[in-house]
Amino acid sequence: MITFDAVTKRYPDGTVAVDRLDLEAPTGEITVLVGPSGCGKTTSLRMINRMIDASEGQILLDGTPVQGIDPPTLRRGIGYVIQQAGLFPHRKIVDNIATVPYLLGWDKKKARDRAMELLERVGLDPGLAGRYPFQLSGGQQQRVGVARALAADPPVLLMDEPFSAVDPVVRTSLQDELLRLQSELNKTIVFVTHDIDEAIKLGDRVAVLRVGGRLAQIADPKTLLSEPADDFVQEFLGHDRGIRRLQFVSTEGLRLRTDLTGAEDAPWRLVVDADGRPTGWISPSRPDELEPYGTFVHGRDSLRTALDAALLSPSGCAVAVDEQGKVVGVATREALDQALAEAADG
Ligand SMILES: Nc1ncnc2c1ncn2[C@@H]1O[C@H](COP(=O)(O)OP(=O)(O)OP(=O)(O)O)[C@@H](O)[C@H]1O
Repeated sequence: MITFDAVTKRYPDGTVAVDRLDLEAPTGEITVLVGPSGCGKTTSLRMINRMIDASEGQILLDGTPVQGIDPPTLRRGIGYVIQQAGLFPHRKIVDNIATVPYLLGWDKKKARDRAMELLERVGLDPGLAGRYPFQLSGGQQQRVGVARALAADPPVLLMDEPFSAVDPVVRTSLQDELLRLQSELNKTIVFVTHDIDEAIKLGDRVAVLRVGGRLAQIADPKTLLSEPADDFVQEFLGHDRGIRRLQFVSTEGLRLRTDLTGAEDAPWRLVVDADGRPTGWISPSRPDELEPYGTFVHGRDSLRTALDAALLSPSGCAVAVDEQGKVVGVATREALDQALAEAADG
């Protein structure tokens, strides 16, 4: 657990970057710091590993004030990932990843074996190990940055806008990869971003800061979207807050119809292949044409995904599938409408 206890940072020129910040980042969870430019996110993050020292207040790491730990010892237990990866340009990828193990005096073979293991773990081809950073794409470099931060298996990971410099598609895959890694590794992660969608996707808890370094609200994403503390938080969350809240509503209780794959008299009929997977909708007016369909995994995907699936189908119905992609039923507009009404109530 990382605890900020009334932490203030005043720079020598008098700028108050962080103002009496109280915050807890629980062990094994992702805590995201989000807010507009200049609100003190990076300053807060860097005070954890003492790249910047707090002016007042305390930061505790599992109850011990970081101010009392000498920086090299402190940083051994804290991985750090920054925007554009910050790799050493003249070192091969394998040696970049093994940086901290080398510093810790591991023998070269053990450090390199660990680097190779991590390369695969972050979803990279081991064949990239012998390349130099400039021979990798931005997204690949970012993955190497994550692997390097994890090399000595630190319990804490600090990530400062690590995915901001890559295009949206790569960014999404890096975010998914981080969530997958975290489900295996359970690190205590503090993640800085200015992108509220990224914060909501990644955070177990999201701390919204306002300029002047004051905490506006800290909550889990669902609570943040449904109960913003004030106008500033509400504005920062953006306009489609209601729709985005649906991503936290389960489809488990969504009522499904199972007769739309066969009923001859139904306005739309869902066609499935021999394995039970959907192939398209057929309407009586165009019986020879398969129309597009959208699917969601029943019980796993959110109501937002189910709604999206319905909007992608001319039938207006969302096709519910199991984890193997086989049809388990169809959510009609009426069923979705009922679920939406329940979500609005709850
Ligand atoms: N070394 C410094 N000396 C004086 N002021 C500083 C210094 N570093 C940062 N600041 C100021 O402190 C405030 C917080 O900066 P910080 O970099 O922590 O914000 P941020 O939320 O991470 O911003 P961004 O999203 O733009 O990176 C800003 O007003 C910034 O100008």
